[in-house]
Amino acid sequence: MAEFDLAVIGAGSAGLSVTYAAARLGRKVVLIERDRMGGDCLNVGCVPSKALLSAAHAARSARGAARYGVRVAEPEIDWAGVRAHVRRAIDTIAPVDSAERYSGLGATVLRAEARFVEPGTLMAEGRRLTARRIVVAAGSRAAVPPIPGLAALPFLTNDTLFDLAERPDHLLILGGGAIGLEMAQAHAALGCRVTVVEQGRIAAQEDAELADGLRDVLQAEGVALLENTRVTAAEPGPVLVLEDGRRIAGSHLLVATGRRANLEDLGLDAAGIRATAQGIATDRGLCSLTQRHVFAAGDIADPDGIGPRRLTHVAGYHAGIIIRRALFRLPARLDYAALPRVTYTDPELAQVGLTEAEAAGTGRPHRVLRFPMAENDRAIAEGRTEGLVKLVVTPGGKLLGAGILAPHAGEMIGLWTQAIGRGVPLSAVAGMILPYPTRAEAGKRVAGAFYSERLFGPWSRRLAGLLGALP
Ligand SMILES: Cc1cc2nc3c(=O)[nH]c(=O)nc-3n(C[C@H](O)[C@H](O)[C@H](O)COP(=O)(O)OP(=O)(O)OC[C@H]3O[C@@H](n4cnc5c(N)ncnc54)[C@H](O)[C@@H]3O)c2cc1C
Ligand SMILES: NC(=O)c1ccc[n+]([C@@H]2O[C@H](COP(=O)([O-])OP(=O)(O)OC[C@H]3O[C@@H](n4cnc5c(N)ncnc54)[C@H](O)[C@@H]3O)[C@@H](O)[C@H]2O)c1
Repeated sequence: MAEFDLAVIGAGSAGLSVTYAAARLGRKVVLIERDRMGGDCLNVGCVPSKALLSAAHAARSARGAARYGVRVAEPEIDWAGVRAHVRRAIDTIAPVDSAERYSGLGATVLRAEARFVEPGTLMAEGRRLTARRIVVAAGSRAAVPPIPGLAALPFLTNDTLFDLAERPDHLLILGGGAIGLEMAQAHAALGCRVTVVEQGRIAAQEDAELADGLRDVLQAEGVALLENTRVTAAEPGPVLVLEDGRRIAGSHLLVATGRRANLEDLGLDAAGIRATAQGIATDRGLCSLTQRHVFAAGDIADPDGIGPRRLTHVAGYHAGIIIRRALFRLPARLDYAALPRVTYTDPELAQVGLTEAEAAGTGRPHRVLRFPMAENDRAIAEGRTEGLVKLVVTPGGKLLGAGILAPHAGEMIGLWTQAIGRGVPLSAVAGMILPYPTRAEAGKRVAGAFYSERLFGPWSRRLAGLLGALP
């Protein structure tokens, strides 16, 4: 008989969530972590990056105060103080992810590397562990592109960026995705020169019109963005050599060109667990395609026909699916139709459902509705009118996607996530009473725009005229 009901490899967002539920349900669960409890999100991902951004936004607010008639001197950046704020944020959250907390819940927590030695059996801390079900939540790390000379350089990744003792003079960032853009704005606001080199366009997964707005903001803040630019070599300095022969020299180089699943040290072959280049191959219930007692969760999961979505809230969603399947034996399948994502620059870029380009790619008829933040009273009152709310709907008014570029867009996207996920009709959004003045009203107004042509059209005018003529 197996020693454990469940073994979980990796104490990041995915592994912790599965372990929490299993332990609370009284299952015998072992959690194995080889490095830091909390994984990437807490230690080298979401938390330090958002903490650094908050320091940056404080500096940006001070610089922008003059527009409100409030004059302050150019802010002085105390890099040690900024680092202390980042550290404090990690340390404050750390107890929630700690080994002590999970042991307290009844889980066995081992601080060791785990590897499969056969299906259903792991080796960790020199111990053989058997479990009826095993969840692989071993996460991902920065992918390093095969640029000649790069491997020999002392470049930064998200693993090392937040430990820098000194502020970089000129940060070169390879990759203009979520990490590249957030870290570009953060470092520029904290007084670094920043150059981003992106092989395609920035925020490539996001709506092009929203990305255009973000580009304008970043450039206005002094970030140099080189898009559609190929790097042919990297040299000590660091220097990036571009396809057209230009050489871009900086003081530090951050590689933010996507992620690679941590597959190598798991002994997957010994257990007959199939993996792709992207991660562990699973069905849409996150069950390994080749070993039905093994599940994959979080960044390392590569669900059939969908591919990885490497976000913390996805890791939590995966955990819920696995708990339902593995512990309650209920059917559960991934559905990403209402999966939101946010780039935490200021303004934030938030998206859920289809972008305009994705809707066009389906070949099905659709309409695009826009409401510029420049017409939103709260945005005007706050002097922050950049951005827009953009909806993609069917001709009949079914919501397919929503994108927002605005300060706090991440807080505004919840409404649209609910609307798409629960099939809330556009008319219900248009009919909501929202507090005035809020940015959320822009959403109600854009939904209302779909109906206003009909509401104020000739038929309604005739009807109003007829009713008005009644005694
Ligand atoms: C800079 C940055 C910013 C980000 N910001 C956001 C954000 O704002 N919002 C968002 O939703 N997402 C964000 N993400 C993505 C998010 O961090 C990840 O999607 C999330 O951390 C994935 O969780 P996970 O549990 O799958 O993996 P991880 O957090 O990577 O955890 C995996 C754990 O497994 C351990 N492990 C690996 N192999 C073994 C082994 N053989 N034995 C034992 N342990 C092992 C690792 O040490 C690690 O602790 C960000 C990522 C980065 C890099
Ligand atoms: N706010 C958030 O939710 C958030 C923030 C940061 C990271 N993350 C997650 O972390 C993961 C990694 O982020 P990321 O920014 O590294 O990846 P990404 O996939 O978002 O962007 C990588 C970018 O690098 C570019 N690139 C790749 N190779 C290149 C090369 N050789 N030269 C120039 N450009 C190149 C790509 O074209 C792409 O635009 C993502 O999955 C993301 O979801 C999320």
